[in-house]
Amino acid sequence: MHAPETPAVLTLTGLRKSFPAQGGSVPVLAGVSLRLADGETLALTGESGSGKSTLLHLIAGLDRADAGTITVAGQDVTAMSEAEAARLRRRTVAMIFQAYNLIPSMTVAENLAFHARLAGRFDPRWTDELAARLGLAPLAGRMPDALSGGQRQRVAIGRAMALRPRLLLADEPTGSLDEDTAERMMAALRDLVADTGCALLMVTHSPRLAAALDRRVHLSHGRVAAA
Ligand SMILES: Nc1ncnc2c1ncn2[C@@H]1O[C@H](COP(=O)(O)OP(=O)(O)OP(=O)(O)O)[C@@H](O)[C@H]1O
Repeated sequence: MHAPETPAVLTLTGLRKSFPAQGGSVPVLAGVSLRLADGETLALTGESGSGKSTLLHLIAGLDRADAGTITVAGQDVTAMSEAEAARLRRRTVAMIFQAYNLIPSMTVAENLAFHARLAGRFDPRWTDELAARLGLAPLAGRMPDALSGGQRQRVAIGRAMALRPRLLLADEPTGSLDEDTAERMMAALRDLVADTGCALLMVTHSPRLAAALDRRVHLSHGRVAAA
């Protein structure tokens, strides 16, 4: 459990976002407020189209909110320039997607190191440890198209954690995996975030995976409530 006085890595206040649609605009987020403590793990559930990915994109500074504030590690994301948001994604916030988004022309080892190198914080010992813990060492020389879905997702986790982020955003990271593979991947991910003190905000449709995290919130009609 995290005491209320634990510093927040993420604070959302009154977040609003609409998208243009035929005949006007459609509100997707209608006043989302949320606090995530340092090192806390939170599952975000919600119907398809409820705005979960939109919320993650706003937090990562990949899209702009219409109103409200987003504070990540004490920094106001809503006030950031593109360059500042890009710096935030290199230094503080990492992302994992359902579709893995590995670089197809690079080996597993190169993929693992890529973002950390770009961010100027590549640490070969840490990357080797990640590869070992994620069972990727024997696959280091393989190309992504020669990996299974579960193996690809483990590379994506390693690549994100190689940055030593304070906040990891995961958008249905187990969505394409069978249940056993998803559970194993989740166990590896939970161990890594616990050992590094990283907070995790994970979108999932799986009640089982959600139950394994510290806290659960549900997004519905543009607002989040405890689930
Ligand atoms: N760039 C965009 N332009 C217009 N509408 C968008 C855009 N991005 C998202 N939307 C709309 O916003 C709503 C929320 O989309 P979002 O992808 O955030 O939902 P989600 O909860 O992640 O859904 P899923 O579980 O299916 O991935 C949807 O109705 C979607 O069509």
